[in-house]
Amino acid sequence: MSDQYKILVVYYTRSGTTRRIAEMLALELGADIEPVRETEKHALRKGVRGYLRSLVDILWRRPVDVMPPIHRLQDYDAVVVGSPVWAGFASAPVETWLKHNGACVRHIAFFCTLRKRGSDSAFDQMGEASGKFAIATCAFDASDLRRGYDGTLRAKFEAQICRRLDTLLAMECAA
Ligand SMILES: Cc1cc2nc3c(=O)[nH]c(=O)nc-3n(C[C@H](O)[C@H](O)[C@H](O)COP(=O)(O)O)c2cc1C
Repeated sequence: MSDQYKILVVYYTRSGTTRRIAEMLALELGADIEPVRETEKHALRKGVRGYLRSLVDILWRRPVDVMPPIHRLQDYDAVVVGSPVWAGFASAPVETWLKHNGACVRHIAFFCTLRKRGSDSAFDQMGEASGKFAIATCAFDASDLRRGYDGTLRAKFEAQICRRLDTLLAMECAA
């Protein structure tokens, strides 16, 4: 879809939903993809204990350790970052990743997956953590996924990313 742009999709997932959306976006955008990797064992977030730990991490803003990106962020026109919503916030690993790497990203877009509520506050937090305004955002809730509406949402999100990149990169070339 976006052969003229170099795009990287970065995502964190605890239970697979955000990864599924990230993989479809990467395929449709012709983008590279990589997960946010925690340095501690991922299994620590599995099950009920993992759920509670995730909740406490985000509510108490406990520091989490994430590994540096595999891809060179400066090589991309845009990085699309995806997170599950945790208690109305983006997940702790994504918040940390954005704080560490936001400054290296040229243009950024955000998506989140959630059960029902909290996408707006999560996007605000992601913007704050990265220090960047998002060129596009998209929330995929459980009912969108159940009804099979996520394809339509993805198409709108991808079109918005490409439109904004058209404008921004043309302006940057002209400057
Ligand atoms: C700790 C925790 C807190 C959550 N808080 C919310 C919430 O505030 N609002 C919401 O709609 N969904 C919430 N959820 C549900 C997840 O956002 C949703 O299931 C998401 O799609 C999971 O993504 P994943 O499978 O990629 O981990 C929460 C899930 C977890 C684990």
